[in-house]
Amino acid sequence: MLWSHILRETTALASNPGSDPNITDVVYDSRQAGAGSLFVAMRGGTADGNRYIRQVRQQGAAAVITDSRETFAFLDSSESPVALVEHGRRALAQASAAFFAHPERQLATTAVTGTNGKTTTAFLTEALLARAERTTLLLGTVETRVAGRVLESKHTTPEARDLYALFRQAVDAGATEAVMEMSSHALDQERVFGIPVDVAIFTNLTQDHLDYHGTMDSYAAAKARLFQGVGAPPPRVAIVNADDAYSSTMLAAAAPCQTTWRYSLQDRAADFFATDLRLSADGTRFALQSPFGEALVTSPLVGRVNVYNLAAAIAAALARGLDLDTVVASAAELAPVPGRFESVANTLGLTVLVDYAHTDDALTNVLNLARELAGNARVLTLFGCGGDRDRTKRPKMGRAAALGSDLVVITSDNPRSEDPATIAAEALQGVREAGGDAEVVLDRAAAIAHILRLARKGDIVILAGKGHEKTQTANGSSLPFDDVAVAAAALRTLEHEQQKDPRHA
Ligand SMILES: CC(=O)N[C@H]1[C@@H](OP(=O)(O)OP(=O)(O)OC[C@H]2O[C@@H](n3ccc(=O)[nH]c3=O)[C@H](O)[C@@H]2O)O[C@H](CO)[C@@H](O)[C@@H]1O[C@H](C)C(=O)N[C@@H](C)C(=O)N[C@H](CCC(=O)O)C(=O)O
Ligand SMILES: Nc1ncnc2c1ncn2[C@@H]1O[C@H](COP(=O)(O)OP(=O)(O)OP(=O)(O)O)[C@@H](O)[C@H]1O
Ligand SMILES: N[C@H](CCC[C@H](N)C(=O)O)C(=O)O
Ligand SMILES: [Mg+2]
Repeated sequence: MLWSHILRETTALASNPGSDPNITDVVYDSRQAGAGSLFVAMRGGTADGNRYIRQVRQQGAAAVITDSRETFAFLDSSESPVALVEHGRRALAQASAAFFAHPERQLATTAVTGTNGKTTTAFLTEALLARAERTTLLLGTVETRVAGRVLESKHTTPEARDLYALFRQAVDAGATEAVMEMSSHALDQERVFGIPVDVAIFTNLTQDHLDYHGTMDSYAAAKARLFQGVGAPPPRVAIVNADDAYSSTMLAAAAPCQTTWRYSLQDRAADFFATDLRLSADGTRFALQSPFGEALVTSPLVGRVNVYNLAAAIAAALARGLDLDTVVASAAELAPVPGRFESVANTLGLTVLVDYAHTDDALTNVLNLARELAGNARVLTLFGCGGDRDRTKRPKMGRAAALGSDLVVITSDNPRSEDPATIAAEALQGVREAGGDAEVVLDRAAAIAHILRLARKGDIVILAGKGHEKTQTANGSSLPFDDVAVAAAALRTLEHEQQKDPRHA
């Protein structure tokens, strides 16, 4: 595609035309630039793409978009054309949309935002649509699925260039629907600029990511942008969890949407009202009142939070034109999401659950559920807190773990560039403030083996924080690590010991 074509669709403050090269790719990372690339140079929190312009030109880049006036003033445009823009990521989105020939116009997009439940709600919505024979694109934390083909996800919400590339692949594979998580980072940075959202869902807002957003109000404002539209018209349908304290903020932002649906487990007047909940270890049953009539929903997903996720996903599927009977029939067969309350089989009589709870609210919810299922047995919790992330959530997570458990082990969860012992100490402080105590075992595999050894028949062991993740990131490198696999191996060892010496039982 010609540079002039891309430039026409990009809001530029100024440009130095010169030649009109053929653009073979759009890139935002110098390491990806090759012959014919358009490099979008952006200033970031830790690096500045503008510092790599000389390098990408040596690599053969055909054109540059810069968000720096100084760079624009000094760049020699006889080498290749340059444009100056106000907002790097917005320009990246506009250029990518043009380069990939606007695949976003051919997909009806359902987007989910909120602190917890995005991945689950997106998975459920996609599964309901796929069961109704719709060809879909799924984008989110666990994985990316392009018309059934599974790809790895690096981010919950990718940069615009990667987003538009995936939209293009999906359209070419026959997809008509996209279901995606929109993280607060992505909404704030406008990674999703220009994506018209048809159906927008808000799950909830509790503390996370304050390292990035600073305050809960600015975190909420980032989420609310989903309902205003980011470089696109507002969504057609807004689906908002009415039981959440921030629902009024989201509903106010959703005022321009054509249809606004509230879902609730508490408010009979909500558009989608879930009532008569029957929650068990095998699944969930509830009655759902909806604008399309009443239905009895059954699902293998367990726990109250999944009633919220199911209600939101069902509402989204209905907004996308499915009928209530079909949706309810599909809900009964939905597969659980990897790493969300995922059970690890064993013959020791233990319930071992791997869960992605990595905020105090998610921990409280998962431990309440464990407590309900445990009866008179104990709840044992292992958790850690991510490094280079919101520090203030660490003692809160410690408090939630202490209040919800009979025994707590603190370990490492992606310490990244931080000292694992310092992170653990901050979490332990919260445990102690809540009147509890915890052992600290920094090596996560050793910690998992340790907590499983402490468990007795009937106990519930929650391994929280990493869920589906397949790596542990520390000291600048990511090594393979999988809670489910590590727990399974530790359980095999214990089973073996028990067979040899039944007194271990
Ligand atoms: C806080 C945040 O959003 N960070 C992301 C963001 O960083 P940034 O804007 O500060 O950019 P930067 O790293 O300073 O780099 C600036 C520019 O220089 C470029 N660069 C950089 C180095 C180089 O050698 N060459 C080069 O061209 C970069 O590609 C970028 O265009 O853009 C970078 C480029 O895409 C991302 O790698 C980086 O993700 C970091 C690793 C990250 O941890 N992000 C997390 C917090 C994140 O985005 N999470 C959300 C939500 C998670 C959830 O709750 O589900 C997500 O959507 O995944
Ligand atoms: N609706 C919900 N409300 C509160 N907690 C939830 C809800 N759904 C799931 N959870 C809890 O939060 C954890 C993360 O769920 P999920 O992965 O669906 O959320 P997410 O918003 O995608 O998270 P992330 O932003 O980290 O990707 C789950 O493992 C569970 O403990
Ligand atoms: N999307 C979240 C996931 C956190 C998962 C947890 N394992 C951690 O590393 O803190 C984040 O990047 O903050
Ligand atoms: Mg997610």
